[in-house]
Amino acid sequence: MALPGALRDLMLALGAAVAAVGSLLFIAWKIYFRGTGTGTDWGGWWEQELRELRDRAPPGDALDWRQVLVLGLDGAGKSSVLHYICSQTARDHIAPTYGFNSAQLSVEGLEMDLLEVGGSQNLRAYWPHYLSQAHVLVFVVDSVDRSRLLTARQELHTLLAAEPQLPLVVLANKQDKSDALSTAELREELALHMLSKQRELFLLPTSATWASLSTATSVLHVKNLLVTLLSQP
Ligand SMILES: Nc1nc2c(ncn2[C@@H]2O[C@H](COP(=O)(O)OP(=O)(O)OP(=O)(O)O)[C@@H](O)[C@H]2O)c(=O)[nH]1
Ligand SMILES: [Mg+2]
Repeated sequence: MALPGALRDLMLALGAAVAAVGSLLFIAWKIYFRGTGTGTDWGGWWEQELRELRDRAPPGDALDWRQVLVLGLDGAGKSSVLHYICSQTARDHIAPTYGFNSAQLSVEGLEMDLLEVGGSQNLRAYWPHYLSQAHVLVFVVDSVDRSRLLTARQELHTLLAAEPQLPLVVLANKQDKSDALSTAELREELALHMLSKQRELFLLPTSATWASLSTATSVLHVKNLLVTLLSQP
């Protein structure tokens, strides 16, 4: 039986009011819990997952398991590099990483866990937590982003100071862009000559795009380098 017009309007208005109050309560709840976080108390949902990931035991035979930590400022191309190393399928859009991004690779009996922690400023505070588990650090730099090279350099040197032995692979990414700095220029800008001669250091020009997969700057060279590096006894 159809409801009389006035009653139906009242029901609709009541439904809308309940939905609006629900939304407001949800927003208030989110703001409250965000407000209680100190930035290092692992309070958010992804922080909890990050902590579990950090504390996770190596899968299978720990001897063959290697972790590659992928860091760099937001927008440098970390997720893109990971995507093309692991999948080699065309991808139009890659969203910023609001937490972490993890991928597994199994090559020639070597189990590699590639872990990206997002590069936005609030996430950089978590970077150092992952250094001690890592077997190699891949630091991705946007070769076009001149205005933030100093920040990238400072972040990189802060990380390295904590881990003097950790092998380092710096990717001079976005080499497909016409105004990209060369690897020689980036070596200077990032003060890589200041690093200890004891550290294993590689600086590779890369383009993390579908079109570049078969070029000299393909990220597949990074994959080969990682396999070689991590296969060392
Ligand atoms: N032209 C070009 N664009 C790239 C390259 N690498 C990444 N991009 C683009 O740059 C943007 C940022 O790439 P992401 O891979 O999301 O960067 P990210 O370092 O993971 O950034 P966060 O997750 O925010 O820390 C995306 O639009 C990518 O498509 C590259 O080598 N060349
Ligand atoms: Mg990312």
